Amino acid sequence: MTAPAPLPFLVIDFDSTFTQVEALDELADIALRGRPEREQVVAAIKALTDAGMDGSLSFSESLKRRVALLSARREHLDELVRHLRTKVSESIRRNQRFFHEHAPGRIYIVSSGFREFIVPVVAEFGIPAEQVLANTFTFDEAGNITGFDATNPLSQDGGKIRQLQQMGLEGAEVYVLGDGYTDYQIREAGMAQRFYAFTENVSRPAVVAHADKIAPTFDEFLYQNKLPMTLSYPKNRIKALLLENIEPTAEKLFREEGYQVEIVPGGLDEEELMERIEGVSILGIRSKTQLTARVLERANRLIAVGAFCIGTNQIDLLGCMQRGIVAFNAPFSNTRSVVELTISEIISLARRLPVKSEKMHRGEWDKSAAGAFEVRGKKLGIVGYGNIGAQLSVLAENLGMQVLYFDIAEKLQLGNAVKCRTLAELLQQADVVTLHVDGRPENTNLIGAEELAQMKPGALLINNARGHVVDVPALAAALRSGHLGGAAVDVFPYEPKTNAETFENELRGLPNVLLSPHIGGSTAEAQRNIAEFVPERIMQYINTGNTQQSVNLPNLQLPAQQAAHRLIHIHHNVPGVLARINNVLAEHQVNILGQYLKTNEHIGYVITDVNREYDQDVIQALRAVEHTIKFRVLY
Ligand SMILES: NC(=O)C1=CN([C@@H]2O[C@H](COP(=O)(O)OP(=O)(O)OC[C@H]3O[C@@H](n4cnc5c(N)ncnc54)[C@H](O)[C@@H]3O)[C@@H](O)[C@H]2O)C=CC1
Ligand SMILES: O=C(O)CCC(=O)C(=O)O
Repeated sequence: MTAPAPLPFLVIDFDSTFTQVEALDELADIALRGRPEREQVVAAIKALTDAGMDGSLSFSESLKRRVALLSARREHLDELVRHLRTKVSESIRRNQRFFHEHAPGRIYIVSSGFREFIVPVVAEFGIPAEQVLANTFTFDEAGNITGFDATNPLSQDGGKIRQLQQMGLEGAEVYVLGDGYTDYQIREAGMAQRFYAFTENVSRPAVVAHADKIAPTFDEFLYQNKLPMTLSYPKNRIKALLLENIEPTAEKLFREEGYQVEIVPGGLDEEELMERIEGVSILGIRSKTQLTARVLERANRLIAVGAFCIGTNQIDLLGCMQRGIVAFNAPFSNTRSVVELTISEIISLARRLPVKSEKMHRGEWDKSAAGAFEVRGKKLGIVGYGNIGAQLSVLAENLGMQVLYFDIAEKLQLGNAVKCRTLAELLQQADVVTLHVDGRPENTNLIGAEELAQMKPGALLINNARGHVVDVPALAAALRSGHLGGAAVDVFPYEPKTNAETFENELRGLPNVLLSPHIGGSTAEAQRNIAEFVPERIMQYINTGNTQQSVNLPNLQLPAQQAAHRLIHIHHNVPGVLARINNVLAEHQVNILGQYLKTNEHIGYVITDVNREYDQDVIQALRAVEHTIKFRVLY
């Protein structure tokens, strides 16, 4: 590893910075367990903490009043320490190695908290007790906390400034990292060159406003200062753009991971997306947004695309692959929802419910059996026997239907379903034809005038696949002429971008036609499943390089992480690239601990785990390997 830039003296606050919580709040919570006044007292202590932190109450007054409310004893401190060890800020815990290597003589905790709990917590990070400058409690003989040593400068207003003066760091480069006003005051008093507002746990506007720099995580602090860090890139710099009303769980998961998230409720057209895509690392879309080659040209930071749905025809998958951008979808998360909708449509159309309902709304009572039939014993023709088609097959047989199917790929025949050798064979026999093919361009107008003419008179057609699969004017003509008995259509060649846009289509107003606004997968269950599934895949890819279930990169499942650096290399699949990568590593005496390669006809995806010690030159050399598409160091 190249020598890190010299580390300035680093002064770190403890409460809400080194740990996620305010220790005195937590101590009160522990000490008052089982007491009726617990909630009230803890709330009062929290309010006093905040007032002291944002500068609206003098610090000494805040501390005095808080300690007076505590009712804590010496033995509560042990429990507090155990608790605080679980509450160390995520990004600080992640960089524990940095602390161990750099703490001695360099990293100080300067806190208005108390040494009794700070020293044992930070010791695990290699920060020696003498580098912890904090208050101390006073106790009575029975072990009750009675107050604090009021002569300690840190118990007084402006205490951190005085403490810094006593440390004798004048003339040295000092950076302060904290979340409170008192941390900023060190910088204001000229005792430090920079104040970093640490906002991972709490962001106080009055403090952030004064900061020289914002550090949403400790990784960001290290990154900005070119210091060695556990991650290769701070997560807070990863921006996700989520379009088309993706269920909020996705936003929550990405935020919890530390990413920035931007939400757009509707879809974006090509021009709009071209304007928004710059700087975006993760793009989340559903079926409407087209991720085209033109958009990809502007996608300067894109790492991953999530199709929060099944279909991926809206994504230029090849273009993504050639740029080393991974794409994931949710292949099973809404399967059941589409199947249930389809079952409901088969029965509704068979009973001419759209016509009956429409008449009732107009006040017409038309009680008759004309044109209505049971689905039991009828032939259901499923075109596309994939996940949806196959599951529908099972449910339809349970309703007593005879299932026929046609698929261009060889498929496992479920139950008593009968395979048709051609589409025509299926169309000629089925009472109900339902489409569940994918949206590949070759499926455009799969069902046109000719195919409709092959269907039985009075037969029903359902399209819950993709709009372009059916020639809509031809379908409208077949319905108008009475050749078809009805249709249910959920997907259209052009779909409104938002709910505010009017829906225009030739099928509007035709009898026994059920129209739905692309809601096959729009159930609470499906959307929730998708919003968990896709972010998990994306985050796993970003964190480990795992491409399992990606729809465009070679699928590589990785063994458990080992103590190593992981290098991710995506390259054009031409002979000799792997050899060149390994030559670079050998030339720099880098030891390979594990290497995993998967290729497809276009690209190669190789993950190399190497031992920890390597030079930055290696990285430059690997980036320069001919035919490299993307290279990143994972950790
Ligand atoms: N309406 C909605 O809200 C939803 C629509 N969908 C659509 O449903 C499609 C199917 O979904 P899954 O079953 O999960 O996909 P899948 O990939 O498991 O199945 C698609 C099947 O269609 C077959 N196929 C493709 N072209 C064909 C052709 N011309 N003739 C016969 N078979 C053909 C494939 O071989 C495959 O077996 C998705 O690609 C998506 O476009 C999916 C979910 C929700
Ligand atoms: O819910 C959506 O936006 C799209 C559903 C769909 O068509 C799919 O999953 O492929």
